[in-house]
Amino acid sequence: MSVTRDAVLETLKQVKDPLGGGDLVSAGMIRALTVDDGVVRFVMEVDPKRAAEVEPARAEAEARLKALAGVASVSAVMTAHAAPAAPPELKPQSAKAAGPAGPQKIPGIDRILAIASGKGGVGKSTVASNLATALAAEGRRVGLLDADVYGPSQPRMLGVSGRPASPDGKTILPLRNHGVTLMSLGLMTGENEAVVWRGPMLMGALQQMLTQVQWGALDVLLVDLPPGTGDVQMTLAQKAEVTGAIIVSTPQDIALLDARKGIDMFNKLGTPILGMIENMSTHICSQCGHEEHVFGHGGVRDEAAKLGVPVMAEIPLDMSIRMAADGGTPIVVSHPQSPQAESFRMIARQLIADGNA
Ligand SMILES: Nc1ncnc2c1ncn2[C@@H]1O[C@H](COP(=O)(O)OP(=O)(O)OP(=O)(O)O)[C@@H](O)[C@H]1O
Repeated sequence: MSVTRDAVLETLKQVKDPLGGGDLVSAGMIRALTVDDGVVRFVMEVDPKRAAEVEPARAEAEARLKALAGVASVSAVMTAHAAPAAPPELKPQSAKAAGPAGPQKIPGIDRILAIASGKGGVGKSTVASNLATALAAEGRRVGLLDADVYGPSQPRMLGVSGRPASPDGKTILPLRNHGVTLMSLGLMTGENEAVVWRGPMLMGALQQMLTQVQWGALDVLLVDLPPGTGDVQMTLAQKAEVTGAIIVSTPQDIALLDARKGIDMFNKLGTPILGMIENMSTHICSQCGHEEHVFGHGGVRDEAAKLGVPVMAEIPLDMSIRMAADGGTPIVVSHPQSPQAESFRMIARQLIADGNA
């Protein structure tokens, strides 16, 4: 059994931050953590002037991780990084303070794709991280904005941690891994901090994420939306010019029913629906290869036909997809040649061919 990402983080939390009172994880020193089949990699970002003080902690972290069951190798590298200023706090803002009305083109960002689902847990975030890395593999400049306020999961799925820096106190530097520039509401609030977001606060926070994050020039920004039809979806469509929405659903009736509500909402907001992705389509047993339709089959295809939107892909329910996501390296990166990765790469190529990414 290979080690889990959570076990690695727990171990790193036992190592004291030599520059402050807390531990390496809460100090935000651990960056780009990936855990893949027992291979643990991360970098520690340290002010070069203080590197010597931090080295014993780096060595201790490496030694503790090597002693963990299921760890094959550990690579812990220190990188020079000038002491970051604290990023600006996300403060509640009134709708007025949140900027001008009407959808705006965000400078530097050519296209925005919303990844949505009617219901939680259908694999929307898994699809978003794999799609982002697949687009990056095709040479696109890709950003991923994790706006899932109820359960921001992209930092874990893309193997990034720590609080983003803000050298000037105004703009926020996003994080980057696997060729994807990432910003997440989760990175601004701390992993275990429960945040109750209310409408106006969300509008301000989302606006900040879109306009104050230094995304650089992007061909496409994917926005991983919270499930359902709420304030974030409305705000995004009202504030930014969204190229289109992709709806992720499982073949189950209930998930489909919820997806329908999502489609209705995007129609009302005037956001084009580019297509639906059926996730957890069939289950292929990792032992015997037997194929089973755990959540039914063909539901998404029938529904999409009724609604006149294309089905972009049917992604199987597959253990390797979950393990890759949990380890911080999406399957598109960890096993690029696998049929599972190919399903995501096919969607990426289609989006590019249609001029949508
Ligand atoms: N095709 C798949 N095969 C196997 N596991 C999957 C697949 N898609 C998603 N999962 C797993 O299902 C769980 C839920 O997925 P994910 O977090 O992407 O869902 P979500 O729709 O974004 O949920 P929420 O909106 O509640 O955050 C995760 O553990 C993920 O690894």
